[in-house]
Amino acid sequence: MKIFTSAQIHELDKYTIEHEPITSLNLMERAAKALTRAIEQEWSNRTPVVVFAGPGNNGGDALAVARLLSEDGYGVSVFLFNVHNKLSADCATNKKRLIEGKRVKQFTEVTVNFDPPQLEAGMLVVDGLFGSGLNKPLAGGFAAMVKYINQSAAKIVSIDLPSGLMSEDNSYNIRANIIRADLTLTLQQKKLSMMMADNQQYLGRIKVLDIRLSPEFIQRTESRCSILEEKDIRQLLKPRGDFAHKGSMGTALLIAGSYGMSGASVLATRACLRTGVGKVITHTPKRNYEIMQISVPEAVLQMDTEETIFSEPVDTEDYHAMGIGPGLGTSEATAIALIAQLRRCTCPVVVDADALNILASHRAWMQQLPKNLIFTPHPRELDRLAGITSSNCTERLFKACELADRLHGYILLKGHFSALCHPDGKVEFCSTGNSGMATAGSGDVLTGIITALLARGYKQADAARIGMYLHGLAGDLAIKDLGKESLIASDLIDYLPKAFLRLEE
Ligand SMILES: NC(=O)C1=CN([C@@H]2O[C@H](COP(=O)(O)OP(=O)(O)OC[C@H]3O[C@@H](n4cnc5c(N)ncnc54)[C@H](OP(=O)(O)O)[C@@H]3O)[C@@H](O)[C@H]2O)[C@@H](O)CC1
Ligand SMILES: Nc1ncnc2c1ncn2[C@@H]1O[C@H](COP(=O)(O)OP(=O)(O)O)[C@@H](O)[C@H]1O
Ligand SMILES: [K+]
Repeated sequence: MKIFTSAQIHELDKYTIEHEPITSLNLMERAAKALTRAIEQEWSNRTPVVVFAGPGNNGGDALAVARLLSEDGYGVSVFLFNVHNKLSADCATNKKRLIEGKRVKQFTEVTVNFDPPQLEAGMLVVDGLFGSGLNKPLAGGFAAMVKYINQSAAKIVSIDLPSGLMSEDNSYNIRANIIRADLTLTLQQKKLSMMMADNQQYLGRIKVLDIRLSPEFIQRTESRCSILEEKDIRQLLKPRGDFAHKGSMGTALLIAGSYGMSGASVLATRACLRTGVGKVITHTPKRNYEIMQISVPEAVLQMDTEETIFSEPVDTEDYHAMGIGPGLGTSEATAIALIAQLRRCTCPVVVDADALNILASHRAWMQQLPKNLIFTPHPRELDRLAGITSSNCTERLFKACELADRLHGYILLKGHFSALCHPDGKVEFCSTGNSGMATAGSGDVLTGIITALLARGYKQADAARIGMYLHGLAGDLAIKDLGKESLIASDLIDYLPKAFLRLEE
């Protein structure tokens, strides 16, 4: 699913009106019907409803929703904010329709002073103040009203976007002046700001309502950001031929583990094997020998000369892909071995965990890295790698994109919606995964999965796409049986078979 910018959404709206047999007013009515249906699914008509409408088309939607809800027997009070005496054409028409319909309990047009209504538990606020047309942070009376609504015990449903939240970048927004919705009913597609962890507090649950905007425009318009869905991943998967043998399914090298962190090498190796690769060779310190042999009998071991750390780079000619970093530690000897390893590597590579931490503390080395590496940082690792000091998620994403461009590699920024940043500036978000996966070792599993896919011959972009999707899908399938609280990283590996089966259905 593409994620368009607010400017593109505006174009899409316009194009639909010009090229489909629908007027702008009827498109608003279509949106309002979808919004009303979604509200009625959640709240019965015994719920008192207070609608706050702004002067633009978001307000127009809200007025139409107020009319439709009142026609269905809801008791609706409406406040239309028209402080500049300027309504959009469709908002003005919907105001007229609402007044002529005479069904709403109360209609107040606020032009100067506003006497706020009592908002109580059990009531529903419909927030239609501002949507994708918001062009600056809310201030003054609007900010005061947002705060008033937020502090009330009423439930809040926002139309398209919580008012005050920008569609894309909220780095310079005033966060106290944004509606905190319980439910956001967004039109046609998610907006970029909805993918950011720090905006979750405003969005509540999100439902996307299809209002049938021009499919032709959607198809031919390029978007920088998109959300990967099951159908995209299914198209990428290559069938396993009947004549496949272990020599044809790829040989993967994992460099992982140190004393006290052998578990990381176990998890990455098991995940790699479960991702259908022909052979896995795990290079690990001597001390891990028995642990690995017993935990993963399917793996071939290559022991480092050191007892407890990774200390010497190895030839990669015999391998189709390499994954490096899980549980590696950050000792100076390991750091030197790592950079030598990355420089001499001839196969596709996944760089994770301590390998990222080492690069972060030796940033000058990053100029020596080969192209097309896949980096899999979690937010803190990215912050260290890119020298980010702010905790703003949008800024972090943009920095990840800059880094992908600078390194000519792939940055898979992990999180609830993991974001794959391509070297050409594109960003793909992962739609699978859940908070049960917020448990130590989940990232090691991802490294194993992507390394296997690279070894099997998938190009970097596809291996990262399929890998993050499969990993999240395994988590989603696992919690159906195990719940989120008890999930541990090895469960993800155990549910990889089911994830594959689901994608092959
Ligand atoms: N595209 C679609 O798919 C469809 C979209 N639809 C709906 O349209 C919505 C977009 O409508 P929109 O473009 O009229 O913008 P909207 O959010 O109502 O705000 C514009 C008004 O706000 C004002 N304003 C801005 N910032 C402000 C501030 N900080 N403080 C104060 N005022 C501020 C701005 O004034 P200006 O600054 O331009 O003078 C203008 O008056 C969209 O979210 C969806 O709900 C559906 O009906 C049909 C299909
Ligand atoms: N709330 C969440 N929703 C979806 N996925 C999550 C969530 N929390 C963690 N994950 C996933 O779990 C993995 C955690 O990786 P990481 O932080 O590197 O763990 P570790 O270093 O312990 O192995 C990532 O792939 C991330 O996307
Ligand atoms: K809104």
